[in-house]
Amino acid sequence: MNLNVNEIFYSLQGEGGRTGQASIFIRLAKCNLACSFCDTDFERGVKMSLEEVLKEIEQYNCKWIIWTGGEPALQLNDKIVAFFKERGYLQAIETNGTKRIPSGIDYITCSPKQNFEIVRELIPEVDELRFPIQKGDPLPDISILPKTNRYLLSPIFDNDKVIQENVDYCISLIKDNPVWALSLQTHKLIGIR
Ligand SMILES: C[S@@+](CC[C@H](N)C(=O)[O-])C[C@H]1O[C@@H](n2cnc3c(N)ncnc32)[C@H](O)[C@@H]1O
Ligand SMILES: Nc1nc2[nH]cc(C(=O)O)c2c(=O)[nH]1
Ligand code: SF4
Ligand SMILES: [Mg+2]
Repeated sequence: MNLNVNEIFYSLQGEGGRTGQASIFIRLAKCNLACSFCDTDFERGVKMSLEEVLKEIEQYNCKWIIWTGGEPALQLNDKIVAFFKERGYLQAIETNGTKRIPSGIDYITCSPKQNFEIVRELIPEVDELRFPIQKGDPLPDISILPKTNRYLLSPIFDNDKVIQENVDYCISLIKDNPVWALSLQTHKLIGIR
C-alpha cells in the first residue's frame, strides 16, 4: 500500500483543541476542494510505502500523528490507520468532511467548507468542528452539522500573519453565540511550522 505524501514534519499542533501538543504531521498530496483562502501547497507528492512513512516518523519522540493535506480522507483507509495503530500511534485527522473517515482515528477535526448537510450524513460525530471565518461570513447552523462538544471559529489568517479584522469579527460572533469558541493558528503567531 502506498501514500502520496506532500511532506512530513514534526511540530506542535497549532490549532483547535489539541493546540500545543507535539505531533508528527503527515501531509497527503491533493485535495478535492480549492478554497480561495487555503494556506497550503499540497499538490506535489511522492509515493511512499507505509514502511517508508513509518521509518521516517520513528525518528521523532512522539506517538501522535496528524493526518492532513490536502484532503487526507481521499487516501486513508481502515488498513492504513490500523497499520499505524498496531505500531502504537495515536492518530488525528484534519478533514473537510466531504469523504468518509476511516475507522480507528483517535481525534477528528472536521472543517466543512460546503454541503454541510452531506457532511453530517458522512460523519455524524466529531471531536471538533473548526470553521475558517472571514469578516462577513455567516455563522454556521449547528443543527445541520455533525455532533460535537467543541465548536470552533478560526479567523482566516494570511500565510504568516494575523488578519485582525477577521479576528475581531470572530470575537464578536462568539460573544453573541457562546456555544462557539476561538481557535487561532498559533504556529503562525510564534513562527513555527
Ligand atoms: C490546510 S487544511 C487541510 C485539511 C483539510 N483539507 C481541511 O480543510 O480541513 C487544514 C486546516 O487549515 C485551515 N486553513 C486553511 N487555510 C487557512 C487560512 N488561511 N486561515 C485559517 N485557517 C486555514 C482549514 O480550514 C483546515 O481547518
Ligand atoms: N503547527 C501546525 N499546526 C497545524 N494544524 C493543522 C495544520 C494543517 O496544515 O493542517 C497545521 C500546520 O500546518 N502547522
Ligand atoms: S479543503 Fe483544506 S486543503 Fe483543500 S483547499 Fe480547502 S483548506 Fe485547502
Ligand atoms: Mg497548515
